[in-house]
Amino acid sequence: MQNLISREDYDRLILDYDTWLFDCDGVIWHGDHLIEGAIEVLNYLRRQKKHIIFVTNNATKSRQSYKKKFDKLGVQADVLPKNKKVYVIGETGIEEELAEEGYQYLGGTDPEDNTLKPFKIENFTPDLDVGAVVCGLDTSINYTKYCKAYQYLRNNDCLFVATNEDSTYPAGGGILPGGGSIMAPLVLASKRKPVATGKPNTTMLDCIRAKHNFDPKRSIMIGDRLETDIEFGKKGGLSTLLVLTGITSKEDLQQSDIPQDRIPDFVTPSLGDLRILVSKGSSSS
Ligand SMILES: O=C(O)[C@H](O)[C@H](O)COP(=O)(O)O
Ligand SMILES: [Mg+2]
Repeated sequence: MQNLISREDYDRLILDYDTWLFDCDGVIWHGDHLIEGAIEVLNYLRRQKKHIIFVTNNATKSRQSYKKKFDKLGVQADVLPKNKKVYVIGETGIEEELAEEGYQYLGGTDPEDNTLKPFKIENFTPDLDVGAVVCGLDTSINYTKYCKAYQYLRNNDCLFVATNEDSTYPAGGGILPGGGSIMAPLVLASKRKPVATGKPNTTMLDCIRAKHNFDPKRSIMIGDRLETDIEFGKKGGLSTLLVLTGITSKEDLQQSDIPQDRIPDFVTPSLGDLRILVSKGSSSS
């Protein structure tokens, strides 16, 4: 693991990597606040003709909504172009993505399920067409949604899919429970383990590879979390750069029991540190 310190260290990255995969929460932004210098660095990388891909586990927004968020924050980004019903624990992000893929869904933001009234199983008629429960970060999670999802999951033929297993996430003002923590009660109740599609699982990388051509040896994954971003990059044979603006702290890195597949190749306090290249111009330009 190399701490990036000098101008030469950052220059080396520019020379060595053509494809840069960026985690979002904790790397590009915290909630609605951009990490200082992030835009300048992204713009600089674009000027250097680097291929930039955003890889987030946060399913509260669809790719279209992320595009709007990127636009609002002034970050240039392009949306990647893409039969039974799905019961959703999550927000509009999952709903819009399912709709785009042609799936009908229940739950999610439906006001009927966003209630704090006690759940009465005798009043519940399961939809026999539900073939999957998809669970992601849901900031309005409640007992009714858990009860309905659990009823569907009692049928082993009903798929159980999680967008990610992140325990926490950096939410602007502080660290909050993440998608994995929302999913945990369902795992306990159903005694089932979901298929998790987000980082560090290779499903996400397979989807990216289906849309983008890149050489793993000339690619780098930039993230704020060892057990998702860094493990994801290493599994895919990419180089990895950890920033300390999100979940993983300097103290965490000093632990002696970090598994080998989670040790990043490089560490720098913030993505904004790469501004050193912008101000002086890269030796590679
Ligand atoms: O639980 C979640 O959804 C995630 O922890 C979180 O939002 C991750 O976002 P990322 O850091 O992958 O952009
Ligand atoms: Mg993150």
